[in-house]
Amino acid sequence: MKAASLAPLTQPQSFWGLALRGAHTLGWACATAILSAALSVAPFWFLYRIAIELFAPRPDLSEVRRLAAWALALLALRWALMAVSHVLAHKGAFAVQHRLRVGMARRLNEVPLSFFAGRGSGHLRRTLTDDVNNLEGFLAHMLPDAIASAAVPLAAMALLFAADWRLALASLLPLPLALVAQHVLMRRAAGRMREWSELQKRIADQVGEYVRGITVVKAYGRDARSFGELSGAVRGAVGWVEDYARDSSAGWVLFTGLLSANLVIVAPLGAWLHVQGTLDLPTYVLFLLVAPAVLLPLLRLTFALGEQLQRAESLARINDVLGTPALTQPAQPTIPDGRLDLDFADVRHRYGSRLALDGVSLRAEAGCLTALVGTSGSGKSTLARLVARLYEAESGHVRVGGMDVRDWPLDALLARIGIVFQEVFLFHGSVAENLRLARPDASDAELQAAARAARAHDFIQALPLGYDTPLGERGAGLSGGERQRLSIARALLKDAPILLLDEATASVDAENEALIQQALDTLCQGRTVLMIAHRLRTVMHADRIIVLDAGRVAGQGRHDELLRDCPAYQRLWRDHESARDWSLAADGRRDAEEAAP
Ligand SMILES: Nc1ncnc2c1ncn2[C@@H]1O[C@H](COP(=O)(O)OP(=O)(O)OP(=O)(O)O)[C@@H](O)[C@H]1O
Repeated sequence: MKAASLAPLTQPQSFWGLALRGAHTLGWACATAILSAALSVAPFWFLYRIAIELFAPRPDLSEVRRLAAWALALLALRWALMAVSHVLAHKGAFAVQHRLRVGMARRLNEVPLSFFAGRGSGHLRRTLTDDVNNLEGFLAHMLPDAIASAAVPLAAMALLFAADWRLALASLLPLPLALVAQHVLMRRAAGRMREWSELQKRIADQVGEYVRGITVVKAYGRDARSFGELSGAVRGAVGWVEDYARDSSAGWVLFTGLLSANLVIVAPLGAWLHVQGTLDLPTYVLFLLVAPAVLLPLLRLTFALGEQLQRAESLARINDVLGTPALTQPAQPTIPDGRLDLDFADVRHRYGSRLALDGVSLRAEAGCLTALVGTSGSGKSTLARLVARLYEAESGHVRVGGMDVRDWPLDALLARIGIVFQEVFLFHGSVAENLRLARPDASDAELQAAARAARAHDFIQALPLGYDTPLGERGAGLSGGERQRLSIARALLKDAPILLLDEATASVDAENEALIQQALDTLCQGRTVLMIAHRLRTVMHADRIIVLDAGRVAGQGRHDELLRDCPAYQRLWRDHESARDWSLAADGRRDAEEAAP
């Protein structure tokens, strides 16, 4: 296959568009399917000719043998063509699916993080796997099958009209009614397919949540049945199927009955014509054999159209991904070569209707440590995300090195930013592979140097296979503090001049806290650091502290200046100190209890 034909599909697609993408292979698959289907009628023609020969006053047995040989040969050709069609259809379908998946993966990499908010990870996983798999049904099965299903009645009708036009017309009599019944059935099904699809989505999301939260579920002695949302979703699906079966059963019986009803007309009419002497016996037998097969492929077509309604939902979800605009990139990219200060000028940002930043202006000087402090939800993480263009500011400017982040080539911008956030994501793969995410060409020595500086080398060495130890899902098997130190090692390896840090020592023990703090001190040296601080004492010596309050800057300066002039900082400091006293007192009580005999 040509390389060009494997180019990723990055734009929204229609079903026909998809079929055209695989036109070459799928076209041949359809052509062979049509031929194969048409040939399925051929043996009946030869049987008919054989019957005529046998009913002749002096049957020619050699002619009968010749006709039988033809019938067998065409039957064999039919099966061979069917196999070829099957192989080609799957080959074409998988190529198109592959291009779609690569296209979607690429687009997900280009869209802002806001795209993912409100769409569960389960939802996107389903779109990339199940929804794309669903399209296989259209490309590899429905396309050749539906075309072949249409070919069978046409070939059969041609055969019947060639034999006797009166009976052929009679065998078509139930067709108009059957088509009306089919139309009504499909319209009803289309209305309900969206409900079905919603139910499927709810079940998938709930199963995902149940599995992720299994520890909590077990800890409270619950099971799947008592997991209310999940059992509600499953009950909803069962109810839907019962309702649908009840509402549509009469329509289906009528429809399938009409499809085979032509025999009720053809059999007596043919017998009457035969008695009248205008229809010979072989032709009559031919109609008894072939007439019921003329309309039945419509049933297959109807099933196929029903499945197609579900696939339309799948394609809509795929197009939702492909149709999301990528982050804009500058037409003529330039890269500033001076100091990399971070500037926020009157920046506003909202998540949906919630205002997170409300006209923030501040500067984080190159080579300095700037701390962001504020109560929970005051907008600290949002500021950091805007620097890395994980989200786009609604208005105002976020500048790096004097240039708006939207004017930076995204790759160049991200190459200059190291990120250590609270939630550390580690992928399936070895410790070394997780570290090399930051710099794929790093040597083993560089890897170890970064791990040493991040105070991670010792615990990595103690793992069963050292740097080659495979990490489970999301780094399972490592403590929170260890994951943090791996993430710091990753940032050290990247060696980016700007560092976005979410100080994350709040939930780790004292030993880990001290190690992480040492690792962070090493990491911050000589870089432009924007650090989100939860413990004010860790940033008391920062070059500049910015106090955020409800999405606004409530004060900025050094620790002692803020303590003197900024009421919001004074409040934070008071709360921080009293929480610290409380935890020291609690520690003291625990120590005393442990020391007691
Ligand atoms: N992805 C999101 N979708 C919707 N709202 C969000 C999202 N992320 C943050 N918010 C909201 O925006 C506001 C600012 O959040 P942000 O995470 O920036 O605050 P923060 O100061 O970093 O909080 P914390 O210290 O608790 O991490 C909050 O009201 C928060 O609920």
